[in-house]
Amino acid sequence: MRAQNLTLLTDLYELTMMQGYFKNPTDQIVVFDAFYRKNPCGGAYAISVGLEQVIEYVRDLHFSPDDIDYLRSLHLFEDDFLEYLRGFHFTGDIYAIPEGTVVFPREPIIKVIAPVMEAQLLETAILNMINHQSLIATKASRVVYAARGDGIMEFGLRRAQGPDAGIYGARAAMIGGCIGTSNVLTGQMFNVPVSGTHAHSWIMSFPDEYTAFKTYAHLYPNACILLVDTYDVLKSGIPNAIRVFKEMRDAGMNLTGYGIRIDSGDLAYLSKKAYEMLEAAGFGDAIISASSDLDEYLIDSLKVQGAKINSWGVGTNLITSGDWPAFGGVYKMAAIRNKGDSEFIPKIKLSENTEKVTNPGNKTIYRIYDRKSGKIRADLICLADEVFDESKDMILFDPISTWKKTKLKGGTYTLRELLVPVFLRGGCVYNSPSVMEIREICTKEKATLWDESRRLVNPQEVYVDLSDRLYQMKTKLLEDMSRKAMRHE
Ligand SMILES: Nc1ncnc2c1ncn2[C@@H]1O[C@H](COP(=O)(O)OP(=O)(O)OP(=O)(O)O)[C@@H](O)[C@H]1O
Ligand SMILES: O=P(O)(O)OC[C@H]1O[C@H](OP(=O)(O)OP(=O)(O)O)[C@H](O)[C@@H]1O
Ligand SMILES: O=C(O)c1cccnc1
Repeated sequence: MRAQNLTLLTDLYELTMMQGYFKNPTDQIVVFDAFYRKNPCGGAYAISVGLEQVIEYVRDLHFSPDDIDYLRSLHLFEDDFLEYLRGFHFTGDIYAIPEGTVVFPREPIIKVIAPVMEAQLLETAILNMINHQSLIATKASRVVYAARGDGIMEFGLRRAQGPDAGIYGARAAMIGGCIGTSNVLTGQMFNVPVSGTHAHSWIMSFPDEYTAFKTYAHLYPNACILLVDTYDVLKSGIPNAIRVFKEMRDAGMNLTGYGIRIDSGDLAYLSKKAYEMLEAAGFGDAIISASSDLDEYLIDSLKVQGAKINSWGVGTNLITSGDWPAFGGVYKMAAIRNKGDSEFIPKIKLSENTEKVTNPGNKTIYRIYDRKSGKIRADLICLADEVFDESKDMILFDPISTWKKTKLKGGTYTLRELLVPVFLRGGCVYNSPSVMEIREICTKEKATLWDESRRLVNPQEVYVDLSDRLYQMKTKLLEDMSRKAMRHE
């Protein structure tokens, strides 16, 4: 839990709009969807992460006397509105896809149903939290995939865009599949494993490399990973590391969790040679770790080159998602109802770009799994009150090229509703699992993707379809709008 109240972590326009609604009172309850449009890094999926931080934020939402004073000082807000803010808290409903779940474009990751002033205020903070962590978790998942079972250590704190990006980026990287982080504060806050090696400066501060290695090994005999590239990997680093490992072995020490780290040069060549030398000296089980501006493509290439690396330290490109700097999640109004009415009136946002036209209505999402393999067949976005029967045939169609249809035979698929209640009437009804539990969930989630959708380059997209009712509703709204537009021409 952070010490600072994040209520003012918002764009000014959310507050000016709130005052506008306050001055023109409405009874409207609105539905907002937070979703993204394009999978990061050219992949075919994303991992949804950040819900725990959203929950903490919503729970703690209140304007302190200092917040009110600050807002007054802007000379934008009137006394009656500021007075209203003093008693403000969230009273609505929030549904969300649990953290660690594999998600696809256009699916509401978070759905807020609340009085318009409340729902509007949440926009910026929700996007800020979900966008960042989902991006880094997705990147981590790709890096982990490339390493084919080897462990990935998250090393990025020093290169992250500030403290929060370091702390929550490491949290997200753990959920995405890293086995540990060098970030000690993340370790403390989220109870995740921390570990590390040592820097070049450690070697440089001693008269020679051997003495530096030996001193380190005495201090940390059970976590002794020696950095071998300060002077010359093959002529100095490896021979000195072997000398120290031999001394430890001769002293009767049981060598576990020991090995080397290579941080520069041709990692494929050097790791192969290093392995030969270690193996010849009886240290074939030593960890050979590598770091040096790595990302999923380099790790994949090094694997193809037969590099003898079995542990990877990844910093800059992971914590900043170097090749894909933003997740691009948005928060769009989908429906409105007046207090007391039971029916929502669907709302749509038009765009020249068909992909950007929003999906109207109060919706939910069903994941459709192949009953036998447990893999994802498709996702179905539908209206919240729709029910489906797994024993019946289901026809799915592509919402853009509607003639492309698939028939799922009853009994061959299973359904799971992805959105779960998180807040109901302002009260939190959801318990966030621990980060390591979410990591576990995420591992299982990734296994529900077909291999074709996990590969790094040109993966197969997963189908996200609209139910017939939702599709008809959307088409009717678009036609009505187009008729209105023609009348105005
Ligand atoms: N066999 C390899 N195949 C493809 N890329 C490699 C291979 N070995 C290393 N690399 C990558 O090439 C880049 C090497 O960068 P560069 O030559 O600038 O620095 P370096 O060798 O790490 O040395 P220094 O850290 O001293 O600058 C790194 O991103 C590294 O991960
Ligand atoms: O390359 P990245 O993926 O960003 O991984 C983190 C890097 O940070 C460290 O280098 P740095 O030069 O900061 O310090 P050092 O002296 O410990 O090598 C480490 O040795 C890695 O090279
Ligand atoms: O522990 C390490 O080896 C480490 C930590 C942070 C950055 N680079 C390396």
